[in-house]
Amino acid sequence: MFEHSIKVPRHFKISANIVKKVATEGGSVKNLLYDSKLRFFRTNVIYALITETIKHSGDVDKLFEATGILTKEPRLDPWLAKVIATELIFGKKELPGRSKPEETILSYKELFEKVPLPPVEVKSEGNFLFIYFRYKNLLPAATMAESTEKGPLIPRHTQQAAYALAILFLYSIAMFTLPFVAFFGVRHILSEYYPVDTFMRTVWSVVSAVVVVNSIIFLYAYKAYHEKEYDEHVRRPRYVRINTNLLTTSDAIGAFQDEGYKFIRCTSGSYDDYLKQIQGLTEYDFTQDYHVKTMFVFHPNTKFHDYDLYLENKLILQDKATALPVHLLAPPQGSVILDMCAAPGMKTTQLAAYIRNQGKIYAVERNEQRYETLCDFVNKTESKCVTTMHRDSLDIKKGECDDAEYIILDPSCSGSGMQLSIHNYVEDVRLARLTSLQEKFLKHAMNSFPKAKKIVYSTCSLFPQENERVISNVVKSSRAKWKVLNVKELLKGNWNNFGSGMYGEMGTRCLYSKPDSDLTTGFFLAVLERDPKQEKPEDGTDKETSNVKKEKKKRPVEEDSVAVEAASAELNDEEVLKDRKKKKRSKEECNVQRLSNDNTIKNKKHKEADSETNDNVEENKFDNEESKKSKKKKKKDRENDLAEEINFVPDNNVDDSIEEQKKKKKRKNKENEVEERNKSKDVNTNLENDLAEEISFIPDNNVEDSIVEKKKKKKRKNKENEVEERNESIDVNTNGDSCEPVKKKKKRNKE
Ligand SMILES: C[S@@+](CC[C@H](N)C(=O)[O-])C[C@H]1O[C@@H](n2cnc3c(N)ncnc32)[C@H](O)[C@@H]1O
Repeated sequence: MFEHSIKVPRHFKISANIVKKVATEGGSVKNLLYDSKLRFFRTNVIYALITETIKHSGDVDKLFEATGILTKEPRLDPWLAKVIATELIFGKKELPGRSKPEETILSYKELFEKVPLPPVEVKSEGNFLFIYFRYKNLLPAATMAESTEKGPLIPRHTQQAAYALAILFLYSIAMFTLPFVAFFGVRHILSEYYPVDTFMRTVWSVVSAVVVVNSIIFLYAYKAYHEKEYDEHVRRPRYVRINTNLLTTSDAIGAFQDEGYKFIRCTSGSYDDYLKQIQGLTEYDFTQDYHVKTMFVFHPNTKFHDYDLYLENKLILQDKATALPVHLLAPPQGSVILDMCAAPGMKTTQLAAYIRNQGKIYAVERNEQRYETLCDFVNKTESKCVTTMHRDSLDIKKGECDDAEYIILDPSCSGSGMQLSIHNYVEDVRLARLTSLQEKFLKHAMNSFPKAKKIVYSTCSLFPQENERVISNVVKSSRAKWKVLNVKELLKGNWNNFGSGMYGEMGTRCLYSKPDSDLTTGFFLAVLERDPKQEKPEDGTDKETSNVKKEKKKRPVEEDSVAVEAASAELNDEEVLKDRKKKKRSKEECNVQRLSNDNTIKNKKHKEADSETNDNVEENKFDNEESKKSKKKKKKDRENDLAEEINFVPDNNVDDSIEEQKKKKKRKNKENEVEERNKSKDVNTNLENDLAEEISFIPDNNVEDSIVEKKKKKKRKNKENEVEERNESIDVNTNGDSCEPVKKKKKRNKE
């Protein structure tokens, strides 16, 4: 072979080598192909090319002889020439590249066409059995490979119809023969070997015939039931994303063309036109995705698992739908991004490629094993701007990822969109737990990152409960103001499936990607943007952010995480859960210990209070009653809050968890009260913060009413505390013992 500046397509070279081996050394094409240890990914295409070359070998020899090409072109490798000529004359009738051997063969095309050859055997498309076997891949690959420029030899729908008819035909033959065989067979056996009377003989014969009929019907129904899954599976194209940190898209296109693929442009029209076009892609074609320009689309049968570029992590096998969140998040280079549920890292690495490693990505994953996979994938793809964090995202505290501007939230979900069967079933309880956790995640994303301006929430579920409902519930009740962007507008009208209006207009602004119409896995996504109007009040201070800050100051994230744990328990990762449960238990034990200490202090107080004057006792009573009332009210508020958080959970188990959460909250309350009493300084500031915190929890609708009510409550509490504070401050000033019983202090004051 001589050297050429433009590379000969690899599939030609491999085919030529194998044809040469078969002709000179003998052996099976299949064995040679699989033994060759070459990492090509189009085995079926190469196999077809080889068998075609062998089949037409005699004709090609005649062409070469008649034109004298091999003597006129001494540098042309005869085996490669054979393969290329076969493709040009008997195959696709065109050549993909412009390498020297291809150019040479092309220059002989006219001469070849003048050479008389015996007529080519024509296969009838109408031949029923041919179509059947063709569809079932039972014909030799050479025959299978027949694909013209116009597309496959037999259109897909014709293949399917033929297959269905053939199956029906076979079943009907079985129905009309096998029951008779059963009937007469059984009758014969009984009359010959078992002496029973005529009636019983007839009964057994009929029964056996009926059993056979029913078995055939059952088999037919069973096959039809599984047919749908198979069908949906084969229709989805193969999507490949280019890791643009390691390979440019133009180099990728070049590499595909080198392999003999033909680039088809499908993106100039509407999205619907594109969808039609990609359904017609043959095994020889590829095209660019309509939306994600670093993604390419191939025929569903295309295999990449042995392909060099895939093994070098320059190509990532990723479904188109799962690439949409990054496409719609669209962070500019240099931005800071948080991926809250990162493993195995598809979106993380896509993000790194999207921003060309210019910026910072926090990739958080809770599960240890999956975290390792994430780290491995991040390293292999050279996603250098990624900082991996083995953490629970819900535990991320202030100061850790405060600079995050863009958030990808792709939490655990039922995965209903990934399953091919339409008979998806997820238990109500599991669904309720998932949605509860998904809401927690979204709330956390919206409220805990002061610089966050855009969030993309996504799931691979087709259940609205995990999708539109989560968005609508959380956005409506959010204390940070976010709006749901209209995905249809973002995609300039080029999309067809959206969320339902069942959960308000917000739902219709979200996107669904569906296997049957978008030719992807089932997927959902919503794009949220912080509403700048709600952000900057007239004085220029960032109201929302400051609310969040205040809230964070008062309420450590730890508290959140405890509440969340109840909801997130039962989800994956047993070990992590065990660990969390342990932590929870020790926290509770700690709380109990602190409470018991607190109680002894209280008991002490009561004992001392007994010895006080009547006035003081009365005052004390009043104080206690007031504080009891306010406690009751507080408790009720908290219960309401809690009920709101898990309001749709319809199950006994979940009721238990509500009880548990209530108890936990109660315990925490008591603890907080003790702490509050201990704080002698900054009481007013803290109260302000408390107020801000509580106000910020109130759902939008009743905000004003509840604020007034809460303010009143707080005023009452303020007065109550002021009395305490005054007494305490004297004490603190004198001996710093803030834990001294109030009554004792009051008494000393009077003195
Ligand atoms: C749907 S997968 C994410 C897929 C990923 N975004 C991708 O594109 O490759 C959800 C992941 O979130 C992780 N996860 C669940 N709860 C988490 C939590 N509280 N904090 C961090 N990661 C969590 C799960 O272990 C799982 O790996």
